[in-house]
Order: sequence, then structure tokens, then C-alpha cells
Amino acid sequence: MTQKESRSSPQRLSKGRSMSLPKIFARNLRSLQSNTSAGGASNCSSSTSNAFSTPTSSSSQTSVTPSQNKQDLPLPFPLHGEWNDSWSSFKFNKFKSMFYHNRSKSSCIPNGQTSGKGAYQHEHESKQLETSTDRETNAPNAANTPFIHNETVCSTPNAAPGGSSPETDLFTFDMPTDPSSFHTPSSPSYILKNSRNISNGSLNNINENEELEDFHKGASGNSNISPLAYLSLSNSPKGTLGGNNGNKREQEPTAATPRLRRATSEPFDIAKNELMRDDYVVLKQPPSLGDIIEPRRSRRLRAKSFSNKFQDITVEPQSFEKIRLLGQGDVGKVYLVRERDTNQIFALKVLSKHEMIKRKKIKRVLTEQEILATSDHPFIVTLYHSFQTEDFLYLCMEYCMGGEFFRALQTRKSKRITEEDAKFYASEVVAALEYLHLLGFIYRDLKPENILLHQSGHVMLSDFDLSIQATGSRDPTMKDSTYLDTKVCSDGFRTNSFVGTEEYLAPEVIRGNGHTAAVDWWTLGILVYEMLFGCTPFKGDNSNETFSKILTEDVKFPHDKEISKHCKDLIKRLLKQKRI
Ligand SMILES: Nc1ncnc2c1ncn2[C@@H]1O[C@H](COP(=O)(O)OP(=O)(O)OP(=O)(O)O)[C@@H](O)[C@H]1O
Repeated sequence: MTQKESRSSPQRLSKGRSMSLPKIFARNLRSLQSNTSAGGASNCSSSTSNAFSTPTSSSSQTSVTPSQNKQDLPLPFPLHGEWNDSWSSFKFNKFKSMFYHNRSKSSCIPNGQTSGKGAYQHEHESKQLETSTDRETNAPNAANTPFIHNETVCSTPNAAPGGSSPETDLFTFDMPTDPSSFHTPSSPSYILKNSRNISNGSLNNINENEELEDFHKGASGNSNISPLAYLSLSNSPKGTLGGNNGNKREQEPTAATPRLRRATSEPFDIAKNELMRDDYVVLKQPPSLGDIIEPRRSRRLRAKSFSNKFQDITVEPQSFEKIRLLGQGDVGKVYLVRERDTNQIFALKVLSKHEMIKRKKIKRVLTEQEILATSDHPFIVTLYHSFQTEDFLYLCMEYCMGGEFFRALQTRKSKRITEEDAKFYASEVVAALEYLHLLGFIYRDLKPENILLHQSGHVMLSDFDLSIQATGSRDPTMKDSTYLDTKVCSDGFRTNSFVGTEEYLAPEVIRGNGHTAAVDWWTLGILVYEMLFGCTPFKGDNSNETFSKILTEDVKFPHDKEISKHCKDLIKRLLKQKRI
């Protein structure tokens, strides 16, 4: 199998790359089981009929001043040209113009008309709720659990006895109260949704853009330019969005008080209530309960308060209106939501406590929350709120309109980008990794799937559930008074978990003799290679072959693709077998 062909191998299709290997095997097994018993996506109704008219809220002006530390970033938009047919030029141009907007911490979606698509989908889901209750309630097995089929959201109705409580109203039709019927990610349609076959998957992003365009149109009245564009008109180094929009400058709304809100990130108290119960203690070697109950905040960051940038507010599930499903992870789903109060949009990750416990993911989720809550970096997804109900944990994050970097890569015919563009993205990733290392975190799961594209065109690292915090982390030092050496931050810390993504695993992880923050630099090497060549360097026909190549082979470069000597040298150095 050639490296190009291997792109669409089942392992990659099932999003297996993002999982630890035992998880992949378990998923494949479950997938096989549900394949034989369920017959795939037959329960999925299609959402292809006419859009309903959409509810509109009365228009009121909202304006957001971009967060200072995220202003004045370069506006690269390197994703020019070369989009395949699935991106019509209209969509592409709209999309592109969004990328030129300056980055603001808040999503700045003023009150206005919601998108037809979003409302339709919402209505559609409610309808489905009515019609499919019996089926779903009676058969909460793999075949009938909720799944995503391409752009269609197939929901599981609220099967709660006695109807829904106000608290669960918002997500009841996607979040069954019977935890045993929570989604089965390995169902065939899940795999389809997460397929790397972009002809299916990329539709997601296109629809998102349509919805958001509608938001913007509604917000700016007759203007064709989005409120985000106003921001960028006033802040963009280029001044205008492509020349003919310059005259919109006068229409820029007067700046109001920024509403950059981040709830006092409460550590999830789930552990207190749940882990204390014997039957819920599921971790083989539970870390000290202290660690779980109150995820520590980095001392450095506790000292460096962000509080002046954020208002303290309290939110709950009802504070948000669901727009659509963005994606599905192992123990939860991510929704595009609108905060009712402010009309700002966010990505809301909803995690089932029951699933977390069942899948032994408590520590992982808490780590993710801890890292997100601790981080304040332009290239790391911002967590605005974390809160919980009895059954679910909620992470309310910055919405990254561009979706996965992986999809952006795959949407291109060549599946790769130019060296110049790769340099741009790699440098942002380096900045984010250095920042994480500085805080004593090791990311451990760098790959294009976990890099999201913000509307500004900048990348955002997401998905920190495989990350780990080095114990006894130390302060960084200045090296040669030119650069900050973050290696010392986690010096002496080694961990031995076998986690990561097959093609991205560092040799030391495979050997299992312990690994350090250096694994992130290995994965950076693989990422740069993948950006440039459209495939990973050590992919074999099966896991063993991949591991063997990682352990024994030197990186080879395809002859038909030109890249500079410097770049090859960088990749070689990052992918050196013996780095520790
Ligand atoms: N902030 C965000 N903005 C836009 N889309 C997002 C955001 N966060 C997540 N998503 C989308 O939701 C999907 C699911 O995300 P999530 O982090 O739950 O799962 P995952 O990475 O697939 O799996 P897991 O957490 O099990 O490793 C992602 O693939 C991504 O496309």
C-alpha cells in the first residue's frame, strides 16, 4: 500500500489516530459488533428538506473589543487557492473573508437572525424526538444510539421517565438520561462522520460558514459585511477586506464594554460526589483524590491573574441555545451554541459523567479542563466556562469556525501545503507547545485533527485529554540570554503511558521506557512532514509495521516534492531516534 493510499485506511477513517491503541482495538471490535447487529445508518433521517423560517430575536447592538493579547496578529490566510470542488468559489470567498478578520476573544455575534440551516436542524431534531421515542427508548443498543451521519444529526430523544426537567431541557434530545444509551462512537455512522474522506466530512464546515454568514447578515442589517469584518476593518493592518469594503468603515459600531467572560473556572466537583462512591472508583490506580477533586492551577498562572480581563458570571445549560452538533468525542459531544444573554457563539463540549466513569476517563477530562482553564494563549482554544449538572460536565470554549486543520489539508487536492505556509502553521504550533511546556504540560497528541482553525486563520490546539502535567515543574531559564529554555520546566519528569496516535508516536513512547516533553517535538516533526508531503513518514500497513518503522528507520523524503534543505534538516532533527 502506498503512503497516499494508506490515508484512507480504516484505521485513519475511524479517527483511530487520535486514540490510544487499546481504545482503537476496543472500538474496532464494537464497530464490528454493531455492524453485524445494526445495519449501520438506517436510523438516520436525512436533513435535506426545506429550511424552516427562523426565529429572530430583536436586534440590539453588541460590540466586542478584541482581547488585547490576541490583536494585531498577522493575517496570513495561507489557505489560498487549490480548494477542490466541494468548496464552491462563493463559499471559499466568504470563508476566506472570515479568515481575514482580526481575532477577538469573544465571538461577537450580535443579536439577529439565526440561520435557516441551524433552525431547521433544531426543528428537525425536535421532530425526530417526537417520532422516535419508542424505538430509542426500547432499544438502547448500539444500533439505536445517537450517531452522526455526515452532516445530518440523528438524535436520541429524551428517554427520561417523567419528562424533562428544566435543567436537562436543552440537551435532552441528544443526551439521553439513560446513560447506557449514550452514544456508541464505534457505530458505523460515527466512523463515517469522522471519516477522513473529505467529500463527506468537509460539508460540515461549509454549513457552519453558511450559518454564520446568516448571523452576520442579520446583525449588520442591509450591510453585506459581517460585524467581525467591522472589527477587522478597524484593526486589520490591511485596512480593508479586499478593497471594496473600505467604505464600510463608517458603519463600524461604537465600541461597547468588552464582554470577555470567563467563569471562575470551577474545578469539577464530580470527583467529590462520584469518586467517593466505591462503585464509581474505576481508575486502576486512582491518583490522589486531592488531585482529582481540585485540579491544581499552575502556581505561575494563579499568580498571574486574568481576572481583569473577564467578568465573573454564572452560566448553566439553559444559558445556551443549541445551534448544531459540531462533533463527537469519546465521552461527549461538541455543539455550536449561542449564549442567550449575549448572542455570542461558543463551542460547548458536553461530557457524560456516566461515560467518563465507565470509560475511565475522569482523570483525562479533568486534565483537559485544567489545561484549558489554565491556558491563556492565542493558539490554544480558550475555555470560557466550565460547569456541571448532575449528569454532565460542560466545557464552553471558543468556537473555531475553520474546523479541523486536518480537514483543511484534506480538502486540498494535493493534501499538502507549501513550505511557506507550513512554516507559518508550524511556528504557531511551536509557540503553543512552548507555552504548554512552560506550564509543565506535555501535550502528547499533536496531529492535524487536534489543530483547529480559528476564523482569523490562526491555529488553535485543542483536545488535551491525553496531556499530562509534569510534577514538580520548574521555572524556565534564559539560554544564552536569547531564548527561553522550557525544557527545564518538566526536567526529570518521565511518564510511561502508552498514549498518542499511532503514526505520531515517538520511539520512546513505543519502547515504553518513559518519555518526556520531547515527545511533542517528535510529533511536531511528523506534523511538519505531513503538512509538506500529505502523508506521515512512518506509516506502515499495520500497527506493528508502523512501530517498527518508527523505531528503526530514518525519515525519507519523496523525490518528487521539492522542499528546502533547511526544512529537511529541521524534520530530520525533530525525528531523530535518540533525543533523550
Ligand atoms: N472549539 C471548537 N470549535 C469548533 N469545533 C470544535 C471545537 N472543539 C471541538 N470541535 C469539534 O468537535 C469534535 C469533537 O471534539 P472532541 O474534542 O470532543 O473530540 P475528539 O478530539 O474527536 O475526541 P476525544 O476527546 O475522544 O479524543 C472535534 O473533532 C472538532 O471537529
